[in-house]
Amino acid sequence: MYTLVIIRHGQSQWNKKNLFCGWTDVDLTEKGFEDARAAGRLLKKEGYTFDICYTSVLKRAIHTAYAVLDEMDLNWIPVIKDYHLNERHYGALQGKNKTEMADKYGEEQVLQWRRSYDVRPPVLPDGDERLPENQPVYKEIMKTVKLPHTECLKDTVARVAPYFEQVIKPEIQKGKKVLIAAHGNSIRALMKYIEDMPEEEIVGINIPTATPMIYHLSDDFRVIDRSFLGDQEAIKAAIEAVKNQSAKSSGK
Ligand SMILES: O=C(O)[C@H](O)COP(=O)(O)O
Repeated sequence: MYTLVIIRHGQSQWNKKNLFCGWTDVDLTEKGFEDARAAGRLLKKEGYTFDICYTSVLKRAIHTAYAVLDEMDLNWIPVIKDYHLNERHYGALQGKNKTEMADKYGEEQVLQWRRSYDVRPPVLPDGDERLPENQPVYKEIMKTVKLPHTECLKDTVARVAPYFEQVIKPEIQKGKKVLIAAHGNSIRALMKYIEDMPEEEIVGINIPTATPMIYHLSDDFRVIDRSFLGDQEAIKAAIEAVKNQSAKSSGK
C-alpha cells in the first residue's frame, strides 16, 4: 500500500480579497503561512514523513511546501517545481472579485466558470502582459510547449494527469513518500485522475486551504481511501466557505 499526501496552499493575498487568482503569482498572507506551518506540525505529530515534494512554479504553493517541510525538519528533501501543477489558468477572470462577478453575471454563470468541467472562462486578450509568454518563468517552457490563456478543468486534467503518471507515480512506486503542494483546481484535476472520478462528482468538490489530504493507494494504484487530516468540523466549514466564495453580495 502507498500513502500520498496532497495539500492546497495556505490562504493567499487574493484568497483574502476573494479574487480569481489562477496563474497570478500572489503570495500567502500571514494566516496562510501560519496555517501551512500548522499543517506541517500536524503531519509530524501524526507520524508522516516525506522523501520528495512536488509543487507548482507559483509562490503560494512553493512557500506552503517549505513551511510544511520546515516544521517537519525536512528542508533538505528535493522540492521539484513544475508548471504542470500550477492552478487552473483563470483567463480574463484573474484579478476579478468573485462576489462582484456574481452580482454582475449571476451566481449560475460564475459557478459555471468555477466548477463546470468543460466551460472555459473568458480568455486573456492578446498582448496582455499577464500572458505566460510575457513571464520570465515560462520562457524556456514556451520554446516547446504551448501554454494556456485560459483553462477549464478538463484542460487542467490534461496537463496534470500525464505529469502525475510519468513523473510522480514512478517515485511513489519506488517506495518514496511524496508530498504534493498545489492549488484548489490542480488538486481537483489530480483527484479526477487518481480516482477516475465521474465529471458529475468532481464539479461538487471544493478543497480547503492548508489541509493535508491523505490518499491510501493499493499496490496497483486503486484508491483505498481518501481523508482530510485535522478537525473534521472545521474542515467541513472551510469546504463550505470555498464553495460559497461566489455567492452574490446580500441584497442583490
Ligand atoms: O485561482 C483561484 O482563484 C483559486 O485558487 C481557486 O479558485 P476557485 O475555488 O474559484 O476555483
